[in-house]
Amino acid sequence: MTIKLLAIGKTDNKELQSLIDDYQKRLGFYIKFEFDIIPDLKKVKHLSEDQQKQKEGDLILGKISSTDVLILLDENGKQMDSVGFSGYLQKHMNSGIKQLVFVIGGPYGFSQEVYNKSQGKISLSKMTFSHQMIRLFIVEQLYRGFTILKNEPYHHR
Ligand SMILES: C[S@@+](CC[C@H](N)C(=O)[O-])C[C@H]1O[C@@H](n2cnc3c(N)ncnc32)[C@H](O)[C@@H]1O
Repeated sequence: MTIKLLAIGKTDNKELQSLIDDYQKRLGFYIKFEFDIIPDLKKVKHLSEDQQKQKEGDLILGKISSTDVLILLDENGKQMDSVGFSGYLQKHMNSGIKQLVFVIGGPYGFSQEVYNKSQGKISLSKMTFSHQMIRLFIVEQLYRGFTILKNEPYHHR
């Protein structure tokens, strides 16, 4: 199985990018991982929030193939602890799917079409994080999840 993380807009903050790169590299020891960034929309000032969500949603759905399992990162999604998340990853690997895609929404979240196409929603906290910060949190949790599955001494219960 491949894990893909899909997000909108490059990370301009070098420190944040370097932390993401570090976890992405570590994660690559356990699983084929791809971080795909959809370029920021141009001329967003002329768009309403709904129009922006709609356009971003079309771009997100354009990146999803029919065999992908699409999971949204969403503050109102299912919450679990890190051990639970490692089991969630294992369950997906056991199911024989080709690619598990986690998607981070834009500044206003997801369009209804994206919600309709998704197979699940997970929340990393009840709090709302920026669409930039959440990238680091999910790559760290993915890495942590695999260290738990491999019984490696990163996670302390
Ligand atoms: C600034 S938030 C958007 C908030 C917006 N109110 C909404 O309805 O989703 C940008 C993106 O970051 C991600 N995100 C932010 N906080 C999150 C959390 N606690 N758990 C999971 N994802 C989160 C989601 O993918 C969200 O679409």
